[in-house]
Amino acid sequence: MLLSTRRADIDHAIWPATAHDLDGDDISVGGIPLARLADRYGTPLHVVDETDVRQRCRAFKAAFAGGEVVYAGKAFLCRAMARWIAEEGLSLDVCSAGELAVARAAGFPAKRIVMHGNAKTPEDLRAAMDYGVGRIVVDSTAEISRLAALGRRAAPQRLLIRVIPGVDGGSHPAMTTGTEDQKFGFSIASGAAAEAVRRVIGQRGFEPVGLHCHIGSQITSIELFERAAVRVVDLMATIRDEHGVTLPQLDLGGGFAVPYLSGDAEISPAAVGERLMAAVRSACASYRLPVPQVTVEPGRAISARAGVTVYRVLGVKRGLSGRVFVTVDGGMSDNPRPSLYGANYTVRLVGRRATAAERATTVVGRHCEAGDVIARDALLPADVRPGDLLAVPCTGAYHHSMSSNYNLVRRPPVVGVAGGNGRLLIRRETESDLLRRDVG
Ligand SMILES: Cc1ncc(COP(=O)(O)O)c(C=O)c1O
Ligand SMILES: N[C@@H](CCCC[NH3+])C(=O)O
Repeated sequence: MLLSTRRADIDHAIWPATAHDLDGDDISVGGIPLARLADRYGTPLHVVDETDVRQRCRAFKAAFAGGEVVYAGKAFLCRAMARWIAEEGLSLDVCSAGELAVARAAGFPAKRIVMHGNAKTPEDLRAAMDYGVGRIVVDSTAEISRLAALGRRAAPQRLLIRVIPGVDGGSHPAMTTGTEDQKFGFSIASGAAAEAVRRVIGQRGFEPVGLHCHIGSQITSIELFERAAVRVVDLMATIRDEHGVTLPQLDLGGGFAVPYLSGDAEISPAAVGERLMAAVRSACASYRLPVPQVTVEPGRAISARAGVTVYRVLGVKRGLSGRVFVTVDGGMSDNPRPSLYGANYTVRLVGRRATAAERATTVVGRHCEAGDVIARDALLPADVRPGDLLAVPCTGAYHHSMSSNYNLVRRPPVVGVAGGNGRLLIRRETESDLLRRDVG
């Protein structure tokens, strides 16, 4: 079914802050037309709008003025991103020795690094303690033993203890991490969290400085974060009463939703900052606790909308039912989210003016999987043809960081744009990169 020939305006809820419609012929980001970036760097191509990243960092800093904002590097991390985050005054969450190595290579201040992970290896922990990261978030009793086995450093290692508040983030089951019977953290309800605190408080060489919880990802309800905060403050009061220790930090994790399609729900930094701080202040008052330093850990909310992926159309086919498939030169190797979570995306023809009316189109990848879908029912001009360029916004989080070499397809480059300049941040993988590890 053909729809209107008029294309929707750029929705800056899902496109980067500097995205600009060039009279229907193209879209520029960071002052550079996407078609020009595709010509220069090839496709598939990840574009990252530096201005968008910095603006979102500042929005979270302003929303949590008295607290701390930690960028969750698992969303997207490279040296340039680490530098931008450091320059904007945020802290950084890493969850592996590899992510820590990137932070270290970028000169990220060790004391503003938090190491996460439900199963940190001895290598992860050793790297964290050797670099002197500010805090390690303890996620299991085995980890307490592994930390102790690494021996003490000159100064006690500051720890946060990850606890389960028993709050369901309400998004995809694969992203739900605040409920009982999942792999992360110590259960408050079972008493495991209180026992973990007892073990850590008595352990020489460590300094417990606070509690942490993270209830999930792509969460649209602030009320769920408020509920988790109250439950963790309740445990802080119990710890004070049992040990005479008032922990100075409360880390409420990340998970703030962003829109992928126009009209999708999102959480604004200002709203979440205001309501979370009010919930913490109120809970602390009821327990006669001093208000701790509050930390949040946005990942997606900082990087997602800065990213646009550009693909080249390889083919168009119509199924017997009339369903139209447009195949592009990327897919689940650069964007696994539709396959993993049923995610859907906005898609836009760029690089030429559309003349035909729009129609619902399924944009699919090049991989040998029927589930290799990038977008379902995307409105695209009926004359989309091989050689055209398609742009997919909101691909700055959990795309490059979750990319793979499936079918031994080489991972795309990442190009940072700002002020009319494009800069290669991560080069395209080469076949020698692929063969280098194949030592058989
Ligand atoms: C501990 C922790 N903090 C923060 C985040 C960031 O979550 P999001 O990217 O949804 O903000 C994650 C990932 O979900 C996480 O595991
Ligand atoms: N990987 C998920 C986000 C969950 C992150 C878990 N720490 C996504 O792509 O949306």
